[in-house]
Amino acid sequence: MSITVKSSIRQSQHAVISELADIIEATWHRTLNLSPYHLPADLGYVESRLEGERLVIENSCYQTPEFRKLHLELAKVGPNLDILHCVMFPRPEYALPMFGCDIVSGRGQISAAVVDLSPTSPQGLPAAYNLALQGTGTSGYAQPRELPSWGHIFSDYCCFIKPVDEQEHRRFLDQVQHYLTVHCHQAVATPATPNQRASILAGQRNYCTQQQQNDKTRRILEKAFDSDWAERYMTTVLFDLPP
Ligand SMILES: C=CC1=C(C)C(=O)N/C1=C\C1=NC(=C\c2[nH]c(/C=C3\NC(=O)C(CC)=C3C)c(C)c2CCC(=O)O)/C(CCC(=O)O)=C1C
Repeated sequence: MSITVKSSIRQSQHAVISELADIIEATWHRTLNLSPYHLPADLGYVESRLEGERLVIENSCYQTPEFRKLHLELAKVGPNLDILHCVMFPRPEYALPMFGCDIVSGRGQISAAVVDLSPTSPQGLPAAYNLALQGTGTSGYAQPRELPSWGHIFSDYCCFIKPVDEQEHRRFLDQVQHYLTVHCHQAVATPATPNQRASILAGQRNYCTQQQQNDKTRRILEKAFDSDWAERYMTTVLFDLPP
């Protein structure tokens, strides 16, 4: 039996982050027809100094018949700040929502855990998603957090919390697994609808434009590099728009 040990910074990150990275990759490999997606050479693995602290970014990207880009990013800022970032970009011929997930852990404490299946159509999420996501969101968590003003792109099922104990870590991981499993099964069962391309593109553009307003993300990238680099990274790697 061959055991592939993924050498990755996830071994030095918060246990929930490394477990979530494994969950995301395992679900993708199990349910989607993956092909490589090549980032610009200088952006697959990025290192820099952040005020004397090191910023290490590790990106892994794929594509599938239904998704233009599957992006999983692990980042470590100095010894104490661990980040997982994941966005799945549907091809504009597929009327599918945007899967997004963000976990930020400082000094071993997760301060922000976010997961959502965000609609890009004026009609909201497809009915199958509403059925599958009934009753999910932030219910059952002790410390739900308030979305920022740019967060109106998220759905009613958006989970944005500060997990307070191991049980909530487990609950959040199971919730991401559920959202991801629903999404991947819906994706492979959804036929292409090229006639909706323009409106799907407009919805994705709005999602990306709003996510680019996240000054918490931008500030970290600006301090590690500079504002031009941060702008380029946020608009071409994190939230790039399809041509
Ligand atoms: C699907 C959702 C989603 C996706 C895909 C996404 O990228 N962000 C998403 C959501 C989201 N993130 C948030 C916060 C933070 N994000 C970072 C940093 C990074 N996040 C990254 O991905 C990267 C690139 C590796 C960096 C560097 C930090 C430090 C924080 C503050 C942590 C805290 O407040 O405790 C907030 C709250 C914003 C607010 O309250 O104003 C929301 C809603």
